[in-house]
Amino acid sequence: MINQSILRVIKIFQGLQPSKISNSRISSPCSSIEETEILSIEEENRCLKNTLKQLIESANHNQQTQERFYALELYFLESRSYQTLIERILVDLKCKLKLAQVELFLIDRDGETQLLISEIYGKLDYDNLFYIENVQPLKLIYNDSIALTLSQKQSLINSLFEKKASISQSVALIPLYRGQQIIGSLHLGSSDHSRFHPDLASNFLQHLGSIISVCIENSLNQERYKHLSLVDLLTRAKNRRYFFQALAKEIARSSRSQSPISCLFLDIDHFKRINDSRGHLVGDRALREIAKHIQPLLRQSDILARFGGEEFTVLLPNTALEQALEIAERIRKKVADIEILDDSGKIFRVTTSIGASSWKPDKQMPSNPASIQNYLINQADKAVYQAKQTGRNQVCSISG
Ligand SMILES: Nc1nc2c(ncn2[C@@H]2O[C@H](COP(=O)(O)OP(=O)(O)OP(=O)(O)O)[C@@H](O)[C@H]2O)c(=O)[nH]1
Repeated sequence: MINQSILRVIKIFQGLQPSKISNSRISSPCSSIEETEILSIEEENRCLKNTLKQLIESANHNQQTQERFYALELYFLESRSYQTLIERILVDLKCKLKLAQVELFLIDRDGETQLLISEIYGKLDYDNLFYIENVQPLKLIYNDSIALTLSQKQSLINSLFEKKASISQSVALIPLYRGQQIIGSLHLGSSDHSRFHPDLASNFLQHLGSIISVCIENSLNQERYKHLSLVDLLTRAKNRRYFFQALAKEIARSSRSQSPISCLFLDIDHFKRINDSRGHLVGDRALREIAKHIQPLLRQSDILARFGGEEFTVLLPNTALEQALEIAERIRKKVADIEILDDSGKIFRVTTSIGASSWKPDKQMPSNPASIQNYLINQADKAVYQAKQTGRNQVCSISG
C-alpha cells in the first residue's frame, strides 16, 4: 500500500527531479528506505516551495517595478510644456528613482532649440542640461557604439556629471532615439554601487528612454507651433496676439499686487518714404534692425511686440510712468543711431515717435481689467499722435 502511494508521489516528482530518485531503491520493501524516501520527498517539496516563493516574490517585485515605471512614463507623457517636461526629467525623476545624479544631453544643431526656448521661456537654468551640436561628445562617453549602458566603472562615471562625479557609484546611460536618429542621452547616476550593474535587466530603462525621447520631440514640436502663432516672423518680436494676452495677464498681476504698469507705442517716422524711395525689402530690413536693437534695452520681463505695420509696442510690467519715459527716451535715441544699409550699400537712419502710458493703483484710475487695458492703449495712442503732431522723433505722454 505504502509502496503504491510512494510510487505515485515519486512519479509526480520524477518529471521535476528525476536524477534524485532511483528505481532500484523504490523496489526495495525495506521500511528505513521508505522513510528516507519520504524525508527526501519532503525536502524536495520544501525546496520547490521555496523556489516557488522566490519566483512569486520576484514576479511581484517586477510587477511593482513595472507599475512604478508606467506611472513615471505617464507623468512624462502628461507634461504640458517643454519647460515642465525638462523639470520633470531633471528634478522629479531624480527624486522618484532616488538617484544621486541626472544629466540630460540634447542634440541641438544650429542652436535652433535653444533660440526657440529662450524666446519663449528666457533662459532655462539647469546645470545638468546640455545642448550639443552633434553626436560626437556622446560617442566619446559611450565608446562609439551608442547603446544602453549600465556600468560601475569609475573611469566612465568620472567622465560624467561635470565636477560632481564622486557622488555616483554606478550609472545607466540611456541613449534617446527617434526612429534611427539619436536626439540625445540621459544619464542616471546612483550612489549605490550595485544599482546599475551590467547584468541588470534593462528593458524598463530602455522603455523609459523611448518614452522620454517621444516626449521631448513632441513637446518641442508643440513649442514650435505655439511660437509660430505668437511671434512676428519678420522681426521675431512678439506679435499683436501675444501682446494682448500678456497685457491681460500683467494687468491682473498689477491689480493683485497693486503695482504700476506702463506701455509704450512706437511709430516709425515717415516710413512710407523709406519704402517708396528705397524699396519695400529695405523697409523690411529697417523693421528687423529696429526690433533687434530695442530688445537688448529691455528687461527679461518686458515685452516687445510688433503691433502692426511700422508700429511696435513695449509692455513694461512693474514700471511707473517716470521710469517708462526714461526707457522710451533710451529707445528713441537708440533707434535714431541705428545704421541701416540700403540695397546700394549706403547707410541711412530712421527716427521714431513714442507715446507712453501708465497705470497705477489710484482712486482716479480705472480699476477693472478691461478699463485698465483700454486706458493704457488709448493714452499711449493719443501720446504717439501728439508726438507726431509736435515734430516726430520724440517721446510724449498724456497726463490724466
Ligand atoms: N516694408 C514694410 N513696410 C510696411 C510694412 N507694414 C507697413 N508698412 C508701410 O509703412 C508705411 C506707413 O505709412 P504711414 O502710415 O503713412 O506713416 P509714415 O509714412 O510712417 O508717416 P508718419 O507715421 O506720419 O511719420 C506704409 O507705407 C506701409 O506700406 C511692412 O511689413 N514692411
